[in-house]
Amino acid sequence: MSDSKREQAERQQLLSRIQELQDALNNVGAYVFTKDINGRYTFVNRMVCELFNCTPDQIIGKTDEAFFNLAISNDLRQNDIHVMENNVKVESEEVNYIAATRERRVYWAVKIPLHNSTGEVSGLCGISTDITERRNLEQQTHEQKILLDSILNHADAYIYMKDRHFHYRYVNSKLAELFGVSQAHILGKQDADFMPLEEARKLNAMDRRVLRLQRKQCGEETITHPNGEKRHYWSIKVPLFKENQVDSLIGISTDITEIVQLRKQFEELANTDALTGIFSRRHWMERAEYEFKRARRTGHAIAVILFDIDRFKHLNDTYGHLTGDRAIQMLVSVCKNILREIDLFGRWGGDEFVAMIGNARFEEVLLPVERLREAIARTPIMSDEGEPIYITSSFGVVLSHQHDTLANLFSSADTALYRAKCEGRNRVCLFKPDGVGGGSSRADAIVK
Ligand SMILES: Nc1nc2c(ncn2[C@@H]2O[C@H](COP(=O)(O)OP(=O)(O)OP(=O)(O)O)[C@@H](O)[C@H]2O)c(=O)[nH]1
Repeated sequence: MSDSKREQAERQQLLSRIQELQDALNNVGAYVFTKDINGRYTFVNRMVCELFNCTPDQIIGKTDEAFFNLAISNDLRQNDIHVMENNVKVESEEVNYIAATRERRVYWAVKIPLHNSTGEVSGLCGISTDITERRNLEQQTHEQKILLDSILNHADAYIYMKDRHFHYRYVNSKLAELFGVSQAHILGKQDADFMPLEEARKLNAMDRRVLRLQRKQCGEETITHPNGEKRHYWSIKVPLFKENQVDSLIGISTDITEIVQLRKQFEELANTDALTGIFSRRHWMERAEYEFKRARRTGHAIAVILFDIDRFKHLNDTYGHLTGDRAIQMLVSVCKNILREIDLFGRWGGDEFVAMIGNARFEEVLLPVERLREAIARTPIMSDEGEPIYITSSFGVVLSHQHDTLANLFSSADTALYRAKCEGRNRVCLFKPDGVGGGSSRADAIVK
């Protein structure tokens, strides 16, 4: 082969090799370019052409000024100068603004110096990857996290996430404060790491229900804190699913201690009589119904005693209402001393009182009632002038029979009390129905 033919063949081979390399660079998925020492493009791959919307010929020989708005961001040129002046490789993020569209793009740029045959820097080669979308996404995620964190950390509730084994995956700052440690310190740990096992078990009971039933659970939770303080929380716990299985749960617990205490106070107020502190009529009835049903189940008899201060109106009219109040309080205190803890005792209203004695026997029931009557009669109260005053009271007693209802018992006790009043007051009258299981209104045994 002649020299010129060989040269031609070698040239052809070289050209096709360059073409292969160019094809490879066109498909590399990054912006690839070279520049001379003055920043003029000497090579650009297809992605650069597409970015500038130009042919390679329209780009080669021009500097970045033609394509980017360097007045807004000069990252690009500064990196180029740094590479060529210091003969070093630079890897950094660059923010560029496309001149034609004013679009802001972020790149990860790797730039290396190119050298001529004498080893001097003659330009640079750059490979830039567009990371604009990734950065935008990261920015968005970051902003959302800040938003979420500030909501969760400022919410007036304890918010947390636990895995299926009740290890904390997230806690808001309020919960970290409650445990007295940092948020990071709680992650991966369980309730038992911060409180006695028994308390942790109580908290985990609802967690377990969420896992077992695979649905939202709500309810009250009570924890005794290390300082001995008992606090109540209203908790909502929701399962989170992964591949159709509960993977974790999210909990929101609100401190309702003050509400629970108020509720208790209201209940106590509603259940007790303000003047004497004993059961109010409504609460007494609730308890009496329960006791009555229980007595029926067990087959035990109960006694209902209705009693009333004699001529109380006269006492009020003569000595004033405050003295009347003291009489009521004296009667209550005498009764509390004589009745047993288990006997239900309440104020029926005005100067009328009611007691229920469980497990009562006919021959025994009148004895404590008689003791009540006597004790009231011999305990003086003081008038405003310091003068001792004695009061008496009348009692209607009834013993339950198998077929009685609570309403019947009351009506019978009332009848017996009425009879005690009619017979002269200051006495105990026992209601006795005519015949076995009868419901006569005749009270025929009066004891004084
Ligand atoms: N001081 C005082 N008086 C009350 C209270 N509640 C009701 N009363 C009064 O109790 C009196 C009840 O009188 P009555 O039901 O007529 O009966 P009584 O005068 O006791 O006559 P008898 O029951 O027939 O012996 C009324 O004057 C009521 O105003 C209270 O909390 N304090």
